[in-house]
Amino acid sequence: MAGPNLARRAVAAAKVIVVKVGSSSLTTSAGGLDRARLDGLVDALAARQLAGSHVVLVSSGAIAAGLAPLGLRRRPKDLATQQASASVGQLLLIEQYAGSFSRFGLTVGQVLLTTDDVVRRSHYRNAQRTMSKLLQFGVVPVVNENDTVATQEIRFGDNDKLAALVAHLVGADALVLLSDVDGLYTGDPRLPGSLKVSTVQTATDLEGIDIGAAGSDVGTGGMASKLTAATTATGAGIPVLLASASDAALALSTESAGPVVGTAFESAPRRTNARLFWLRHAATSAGTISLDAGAVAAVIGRRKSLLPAGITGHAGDFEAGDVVDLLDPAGAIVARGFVGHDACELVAMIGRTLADLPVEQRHEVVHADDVVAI
Ligand SMILES: Nc1ncnc2c1ncn2[C@@H]1O[C@H](COP(=O)(O)OP(=O)(O)O)[C@@H](O)[C@H]1O
Ligand SMILES: N[C@@H](CCC(=O)OP(=O)(O)O)C(=O)O
Repeated sequence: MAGPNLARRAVAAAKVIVVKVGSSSLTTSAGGLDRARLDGLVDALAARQLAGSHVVLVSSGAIAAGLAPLGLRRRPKDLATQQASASVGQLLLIEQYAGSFSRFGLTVGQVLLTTDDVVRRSHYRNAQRTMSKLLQFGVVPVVNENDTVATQEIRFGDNDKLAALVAHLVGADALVLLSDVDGLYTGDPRLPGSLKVSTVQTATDLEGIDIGAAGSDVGTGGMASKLTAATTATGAGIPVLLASASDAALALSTESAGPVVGTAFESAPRRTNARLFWLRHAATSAGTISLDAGAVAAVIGRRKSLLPAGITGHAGDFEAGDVVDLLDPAGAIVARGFVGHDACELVAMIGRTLADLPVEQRHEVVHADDVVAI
């Protein structure tokens, strides 16, 4: 078959497949968990798992599922109430998934992630190892953001982006985004003139598409976050299918010659280094370090480590191991990296050569392996 169907064939053939489902597809109009819809989704996920693929589920719905038990009528605006709701709702959600998958003899594992957990080198390896172990055991990981502890600054905020990053973390062959809409439309799907887009091959196919219409009351991201997630995943070599949760069985079918559903996004061939991928897309920085022109050329152009001699200043109260933005002489962000020194230590190091420094400080400010150009 020709080009446009490559992504759909990749989804059908994927050995490891990440599936994201949004809050709107799991809740009733009254706001509680919709057990029948959740069971319908699990039917499709379990069928795919039992057909020999490893399924990783990224499920939203914790905040929405906690609303009714807390007597809340609508999704709260403030973070603390959202977190309280997520604390109650995540338990109900995972309990429901565990029961539903057990109908097929399948076990689920709960994985709650924050950006920090996966961006720091040691934590990242740990998250990757845990996921791979769960897959080896034949467990279906059910992933969500760790809403109760994530602060406003470090929140992913929407699970579409989290799903794209998890797809990369587990080395997925495909990502399926399930929503309350059956694909990408040229404009607000509720308007009669909007047409469904079957395949997106390159970014130019997205030109002129209107994604301004608000999404559901219980979800957060809307179509903009789905497109960002799709572009992030495809840019890293992972094809994406955006489809309606009610079409989950067709979207997850291993039969590529079946009915065509959703919008397929073709992927680029490139796969980036996983940890640096997280660094670029998920990390929020704890501070900035300003570079002189020579250091910019060395770090960005020649992929060298950043040494104290090339630094002209810094801002923020960061510690060794934190993520910092690297600025060029004009103040523009040119790279992001893991810093090797605390901010208070850097003060006395600025502009000096390594040989001038006490022995314990004679190492890079940002190692070449720990930096990604923006
Ligand atoms: N061009 C578009 N094509 C499809 N849906 C769109 C578009 N623009 C806005 N939307 C809205 O985005 C919504 C999906 O986002 P959201 O409600 O956040 O879903 P979820 O809860 O599944 O994450 C759709 O219900 C639709 O109303
Ligand atoms: N972690 C939040 C996810 C919020 C979110 O991204 O919602 P959605 O736009 O429905 O995917 C929760 O479980 O409620």
